Amino acid sequence: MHAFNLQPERLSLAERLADIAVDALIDEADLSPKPALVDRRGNGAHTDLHLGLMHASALSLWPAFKEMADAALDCGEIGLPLREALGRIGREGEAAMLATTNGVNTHRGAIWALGLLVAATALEPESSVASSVTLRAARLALLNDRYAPQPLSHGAQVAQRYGVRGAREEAQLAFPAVTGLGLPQLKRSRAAGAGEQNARLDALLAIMTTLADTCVLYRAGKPGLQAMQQGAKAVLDAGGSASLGGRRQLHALDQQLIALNASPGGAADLLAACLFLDRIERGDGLFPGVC
Ligand SMILES: CC(C)(COP(=O)(O)OP(=O)(O)OC[C@H]1O[C@@H](n2cnc3c(N)ncnc32)[C@H](O)[C@@H]1O)[C@@H](O)C(=O)NCCC(=O)NCCS
Ligand SMILES: Nc1ncnc2c1ncn2[C@@H]1O[C@H](COP(=O)(O)OP(=O)(O)OP(=O)(O)O)[C@@H](O)[C@H]1O
Repeated sequence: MHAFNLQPERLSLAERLADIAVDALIDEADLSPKPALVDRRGNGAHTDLHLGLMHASALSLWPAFKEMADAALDCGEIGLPLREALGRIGREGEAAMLATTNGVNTHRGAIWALGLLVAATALEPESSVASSVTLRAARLALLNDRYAPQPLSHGAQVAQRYGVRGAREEAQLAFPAVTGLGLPQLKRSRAAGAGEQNARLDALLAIMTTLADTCVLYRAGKPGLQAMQQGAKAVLDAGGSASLGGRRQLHALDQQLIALNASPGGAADLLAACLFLDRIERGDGLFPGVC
């Protein structure tokens, strides 16, 4: 699905990157049936989120993604000026999101991951292999934004309590859950003829098999995280989302995670990052005339 780019040849690079980032968020939200997450069927484990809100939130972030790409084009290199510009734009994007959602956190993790990836792509659009883009994103994430507030976020609280790596570290390590698990699974499932929606579900599940998702840890502790990781592995071991056995396991995982209130929001953000990188690697919508 393409949210905006009906006439891609008329759009600037920054506008096309913002389109692809918003598309990735909308595709992630629409993908169904995702375990315990907001999707076309319902609200999963959430009481304060719904699909319309996820769509409105995704659309509200378009100006921030465009501005991040423009900042990367203006700065032209990885360094503190760009890192601090991205931090400022990211905080403004978060404010726009919260104004749209009436204060509900719909996409905080996604602004972080996709913002870095949008900027990293804009810096060198011809170098679009996922491992190159994520490496540039990691170099940005490693720089310390002097103006970043240090709130005791949910992620920071559970990272302290359980000693796990969260969203910040995932980016600083060049998104291993995406490049090592999500993207390879997406390609494997496509090659096996799973169909696009099943391949995307399999990519999400591959990410869930190992991620220390701080959303899950905050809401459901270690038992929730264990249920998420083991349940995702069980779906893939049973043949993935395209198989009958895999679908049964996926249904069971959905029920189990909802019962535990364990919504894998971090994995969902990384699926959006995975869909973004997949489009960038294929050049789909990035260069005028290429699709
Ligand atoms: C870096 C962020 C995500 C800090 O996260 P923190 O660990 O403090 O936790 P917080 O609870 O705020 O958000 C975590 C979010 O990340 C996602 N997430 C959870 N676990 C993981 C994980 N293991 N890996 C990746 N993402 C995850 C979830 O969606 C969750 O909502 C962000 O809140 C932040 O500080 N942003 C600063 C703004 C900025 O610099 N923007 C520039 C963008 S380029
Ligand atoms: N389809 C989705 N369904 C639910 N969450 C998603 C989805 N896609 C991404 N997310 C991510 O999950 C996070 C929301 O999870 P959660 O509600 O646990 O966050 P929180 O900030 O800890 O808020 P709360 O105060 O509600 O506990 C968002 O940051 C968002 O990026």
